[in-house]
Amino acid sequence: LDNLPGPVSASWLTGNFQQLFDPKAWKFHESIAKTYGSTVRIHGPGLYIFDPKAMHTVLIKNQDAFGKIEGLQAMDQLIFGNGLLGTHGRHHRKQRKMLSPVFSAAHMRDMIPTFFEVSSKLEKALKNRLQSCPQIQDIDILSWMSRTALELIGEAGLGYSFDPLTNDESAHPYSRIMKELFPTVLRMQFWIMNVLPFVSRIGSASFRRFMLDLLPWKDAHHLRDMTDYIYNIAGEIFEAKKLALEKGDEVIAQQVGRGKDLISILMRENMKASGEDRLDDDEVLSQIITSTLTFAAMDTTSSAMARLLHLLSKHPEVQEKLRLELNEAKHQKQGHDFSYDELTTLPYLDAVCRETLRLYPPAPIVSRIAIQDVVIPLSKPIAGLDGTEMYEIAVPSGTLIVLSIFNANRNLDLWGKDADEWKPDRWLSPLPEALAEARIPGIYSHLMTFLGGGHSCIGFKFSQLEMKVIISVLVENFQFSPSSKDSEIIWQMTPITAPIVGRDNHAQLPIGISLAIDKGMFTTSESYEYD
Ligand code: HEM
Repeated sequence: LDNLPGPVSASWLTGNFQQLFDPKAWKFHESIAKTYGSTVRIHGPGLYIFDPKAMHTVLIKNQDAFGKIEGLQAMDQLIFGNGLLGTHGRHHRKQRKMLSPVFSAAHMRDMIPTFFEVSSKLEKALKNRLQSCPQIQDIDILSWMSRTALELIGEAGLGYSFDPLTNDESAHPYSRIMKELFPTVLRMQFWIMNVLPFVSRIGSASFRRFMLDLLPWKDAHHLRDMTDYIYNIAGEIFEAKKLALEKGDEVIAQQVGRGKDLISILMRENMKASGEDRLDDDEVLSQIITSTLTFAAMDTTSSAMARLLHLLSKHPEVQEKLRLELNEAKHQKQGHDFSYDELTTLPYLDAVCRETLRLYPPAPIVSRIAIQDVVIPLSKPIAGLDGTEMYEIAVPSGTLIVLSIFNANRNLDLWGKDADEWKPDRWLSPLPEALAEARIPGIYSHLMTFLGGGHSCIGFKFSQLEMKVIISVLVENFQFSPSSKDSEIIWQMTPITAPIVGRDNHAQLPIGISLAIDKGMFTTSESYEYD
């Protein structure tokens, strides 16, 4: 590890960590990739990789030798109730085994009416908003995407409605909590990473809670109150579902999601499962509802959808081409909603989504920690600091491995010279051969966006369907243009990328929006009936 090239240490205490995890760290990440290649030593001690072979070893081949950072695991326990995101080994495999079939394409098909119902609420709310002032208005599209993503995972995932998506800006308290949770966690990051793993082992949970109540720490109390609220809602959803399941299919069918939501499917399957495979109530309640179905699902997809709309606002030619594809397909459908197969096979919509998820992955980096000594092989040898050629790296237990999703997806050697450019059309022609040969260990489209291996994103089909439904409805009905504040928008490199405007730290994305110009039969601004 010591013989590997990398940037000089920026601080004797924190090494390169602050440069790596800074919200404005894009340039630093780009520069270490361009200067040192796909495997870089970072001071801390740590290893920064986007070499496909090395990534494969960490995520798939040798994954038992790698865990997530202890502090993050402790945070998962605290916030997510030790959800799927935080579990490992047998416990994790058991949950994954039960949950994976729930995300099958067959179940996604059943969900499409719910997806269109939610997007139609969004469409109405935006049209009502434009009614008072039909010319281009600046709208915080991130806030609308977050509300929509929450409502979608609520209705389709939990069979529960969080937000009626009316024009009323005062979102459901849950949406507000989701907005505040991560900034609060970020403010407490140092303590969560370094102190929480030890504190979480002291005494009983009620003792720790008692101590926390006594502590004069505003952020910690805020976090406590937010997690309490989330648990209460999760409990409410769980009890209502359990009761309905006991009463039978007719009662379930009358609920939000009509019993086709993920949690109803999971609970039904769980009732049938044999003893050792069965999840207990606590696992379904805290792990699935809180972590799997809201935290992992909401900010990731809303960030991706907001990014896509931002890009469309700045690339009118792409926006127009996409609208044309959608209008023509809709014309053939006589204005009816697309089916799952129709929507997923629209080539340009697919290209636009893929290209956005390639160049701007919502989670730009993820981390793992070596829990035993391991040897990581490299795709091609690197010249060590002492001049020797290195084909593999011996990594001691305790080393932090930063997996750069962001750099893997824009690797010039694999994607070609224009890898740094947003070009949806690249997906309409055969992809570079080097890419197929590289055997990227990601689960999606030669990309690392949804990761690979045992902890890869379980919701990746759900999120793509969600993106395609929402984007298709929005682009058909509205036109997007850069806001007057566009030059001040900064996408931050936070764990899930989020935009801010200038020095205002509050996540937001102003975009100009107006009704789509009526070019086809079914994008009818005049005939639309406002509420
Ligand atoms: C564009 C949207 C999304 C992106 C980019 C994304 C990305 C990721 C990534 C990178 C991971 C791995 C994290 C790690 O291990 O460090 C992950 C895990 C996960 N994602 Fe997603 N995700 C998205 C949407 C969703 C949705 C919609 C759901 C649920 C409906 C979901 C559920 C999960 C779960 C449960 C895990 C943990 C899996 C495990 O540890 O076994 N994600 N996601």
